[in-house]
Amino acid sequence: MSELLVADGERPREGGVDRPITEVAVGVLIDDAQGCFLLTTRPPGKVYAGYWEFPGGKLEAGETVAQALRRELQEEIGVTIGQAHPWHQKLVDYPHALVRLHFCKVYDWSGELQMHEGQEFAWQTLPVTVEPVLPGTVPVLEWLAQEAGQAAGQP
Ligand SMILES: Nc1nc2c([nH]c(=O)n2[C@@H]2O[C@H](COP(=O)(O)OP(=O)(O)OP(=O)(O)O)[C@@H](O)[C@H]2O)c(=O)[nH]1
Repeated sequence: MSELLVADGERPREGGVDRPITEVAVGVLIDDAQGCFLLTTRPPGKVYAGYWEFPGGKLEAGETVAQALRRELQEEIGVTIGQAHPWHQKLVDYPHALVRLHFCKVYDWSGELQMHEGQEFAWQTLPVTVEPVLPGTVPVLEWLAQEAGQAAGQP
């Protein structure tokens, strides 16, 4: 099990101690040929607007993670994904919500990137050159770094 990440812990929590968990599907789009991955900014008007994250969004009633991810990426960045490979999960306690992030790796998609919500996008390698990065996104960069280290034969 992954441990809880408390984001901006000095700020009050909306909804008190018993707030429900919001399930979120998140896509790590990986271009293996170029050795890079896609980050996007949170759109204007949303919480943490302008922070860099991986594209995705909340599950709607009855949806699986893969279904939600497919819908969200069509809506937000205009691409149709192939298989979503479940990777890590992370529970994040934000001031605005308690979310469980379901990160999936995605290697296949069709269509050109179109930022439908006024986001910015950047294909990145490690270490990333964009900031600020959303708190719930930081662990993902660490997992990617660990995997890259393992692939390079480091302990
Ligand atoms: N999409 C996405 N959300 C993330 C990431 N990391 C992370 O902590 N989150 C959090 O997960 C939640 C996702 O909500 P969202 O606002 O993007 O989802 P949505 O598009 O369905 O929202 P909406 O209800 O405004 O349409 C937010 O609380 C966001 O802060 C990430 O890498 N990608």
